Amino acid sequence: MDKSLLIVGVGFMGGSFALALRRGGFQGSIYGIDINSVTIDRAKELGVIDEGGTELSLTKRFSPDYVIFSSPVRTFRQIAGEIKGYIRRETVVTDLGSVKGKLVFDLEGILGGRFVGSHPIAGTEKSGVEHSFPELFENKKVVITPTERTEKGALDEVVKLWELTGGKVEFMDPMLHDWVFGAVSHLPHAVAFALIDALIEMSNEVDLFKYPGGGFKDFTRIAASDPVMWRDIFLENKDNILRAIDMYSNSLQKLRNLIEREEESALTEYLREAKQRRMSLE
Ligand SMILES: NC(=O)C1=CN([C@@H]2O[C@H](COP(=O)(O)OP(=O)(O)OC[C@H]3O[C@@H](n4cnc5c(N)ncnc54)[C@H](O)[C@@H]3O)[C@@H](O)[C@H]2O)C=CC1
Ligand SMILES: O=C(O)C(=O)Cc1ccc(O)cc1
Repeated sequence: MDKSLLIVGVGFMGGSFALALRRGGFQGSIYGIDINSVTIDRAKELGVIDEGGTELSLTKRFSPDYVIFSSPVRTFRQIAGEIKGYIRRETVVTDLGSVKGKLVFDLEGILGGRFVGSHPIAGTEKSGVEHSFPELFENKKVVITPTERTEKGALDEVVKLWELTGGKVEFMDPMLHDWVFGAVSHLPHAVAFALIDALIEMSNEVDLFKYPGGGFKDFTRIAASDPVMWRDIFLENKDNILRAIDMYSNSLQKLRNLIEREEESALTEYLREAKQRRMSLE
């Protein structure tokens, strides 16, 4: 019999996951639960889910083989605590959240070793199920964060699901994950939000937002991301983000000093090294 799947939080990511699985050949029923009933109606209209509702207690009726948490990360603990009583022993639970670390261990504490943390390194600044699309994970890294407690069978099932979406699975320690993505994903988002805040502060006399250049638009695209999602990420990965912000502030201060002291060659070297590092990404 085909296996069934329940998405909790049917937004951009949860919707894309459902569409990507269908595209990859997943045949079973796909259910959705979301706090917003309009979202559920839209997800059904768009063919993202087969059936859904707003109450977590529906989980019992859906009786899914897989549950995927795809709401903001700070909602996961409460959702896990509630659905625990509605799922079968063999149901495998995973998530799409941007933070792993302690959250993974807490969710394991609630759900046991059939919880497997995962984080697709794929996304955009858009939110909402209407923006979801099936190719989102194609050839994108998906970081899975097993622990000593993770059940081997559950891990294999989660890897298989991600492979159906077109994602490329890698494994990482949950704590290391939060330092790495705190630095390469959460910090840039913090900096983009802060840059916009600074320009609001500087716009007293002239509305600076009337003169956006290409660089400004490139740099700040991610500041259009969802505030609730990012509030949760910043708070859930607080220690790593604070450390990353401090190190970034040092780098900005170093740059400020070089400009203030007009240290031409050191300034060129600072910029040259940054340019080389950036170009090596391509
Ligand atoms: N947007 C992105 O580019 C990426 C997001 N993620 C992670 O994916 C998750 C979802 O993000 P998006 O889909 O972009 O956000 P979204 O805002 O499009 O969707 C989130 C959905 O969760 C629902 N929701 C909120 N609280 C809920 C609760 N307590 N119970 C049930 N539903 C609830 C909302 O109504 C909304 O429909 C987040 O944990 C985020 O960290 C991971 C990688 C990329
Ligand atoms: O919009 C972008 O470029 C992103 O960086 C999207 C994104 C946001 C959060 C994640 O955890 C992973 C990817």
